[in-house]
Amino acid sequence: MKQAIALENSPHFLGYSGTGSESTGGQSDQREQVEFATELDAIWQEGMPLYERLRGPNQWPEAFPELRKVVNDYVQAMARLGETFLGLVAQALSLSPETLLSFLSDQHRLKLVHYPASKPGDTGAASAQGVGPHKDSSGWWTFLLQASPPEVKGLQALNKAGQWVDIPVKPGTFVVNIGQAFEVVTAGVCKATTHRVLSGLQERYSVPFFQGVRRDLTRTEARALSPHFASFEEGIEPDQAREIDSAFLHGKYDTWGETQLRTKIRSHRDNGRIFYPEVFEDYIKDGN
Ligand SMILES: O=C(O)CCC(=O)C(=O)O
Ligand SMILES: [Fe+2]
Repeated sequence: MKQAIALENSPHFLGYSGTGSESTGGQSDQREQVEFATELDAIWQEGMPLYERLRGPNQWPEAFPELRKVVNDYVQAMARLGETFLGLVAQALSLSPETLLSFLSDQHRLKLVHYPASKPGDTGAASAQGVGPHKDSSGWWTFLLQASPPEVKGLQALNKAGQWVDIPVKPGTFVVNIGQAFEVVTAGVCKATTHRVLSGLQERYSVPFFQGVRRDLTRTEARALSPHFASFEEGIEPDQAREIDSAFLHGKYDTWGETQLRTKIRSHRDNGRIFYPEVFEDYIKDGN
């Protein structure tokens, strides 16, 4: 069933990927996941920007016909919740409620994630990495459901003092992360959340919803609100957070879409090799 919807089949990076197939910070992640997105058709043709190929249909497992409606309904509900939330965030930042909506994409992403239990005595750093330290790159904001019982820990965030703190599991709540693009748009006032997941002796499930950013958003457009944020204090973050791979923040690519494509290719190299040979080598070599 898992191989029938393998992510390697999809130029849109949608589908199942197995344990160890994804890497973060150059080290392989000990988790398996199915990635879904807002159900859209593929529109990319020769001559269009390559990043438009990120848009496309989901792969649905035949063995679970009920999943299609559940996932589509969940994505729609989260898209609405996310928009309401953005209105409140805008007001908290002295902006009109609709300001932040203009950055939104037609495509949001959702993952069903499973972290297998690590084996007792398995203490090496590599086996402990559920997912390595990162700032979310798929999202404007992330709404994460920790879907295992409260005693199953694993998610940690880096605080301003550079310490990793456990994020408690509170049933009926979402963990909300700020994504990389939001840090750019707020000119560093709202730092993207640096977080990671450690493997534990119990398996763990999570369901992150990544509210999407317009693929054609340029760096210039992303900086349009900088004058507004000049009167705010710059956010504080430890050196470890500043070193996180974040191509849009560090200024290499012109559009959010290209940055996203690069991140996806670096995380899922087989897909990069198969579907994006024209940029594969460049994106892999480009460390930061
Ligand atoms: O599993 C989690 O709690 C977090 C997952 C995560 O950070 C991600 O997939 O970006
Ligand atoms: Fe994340």
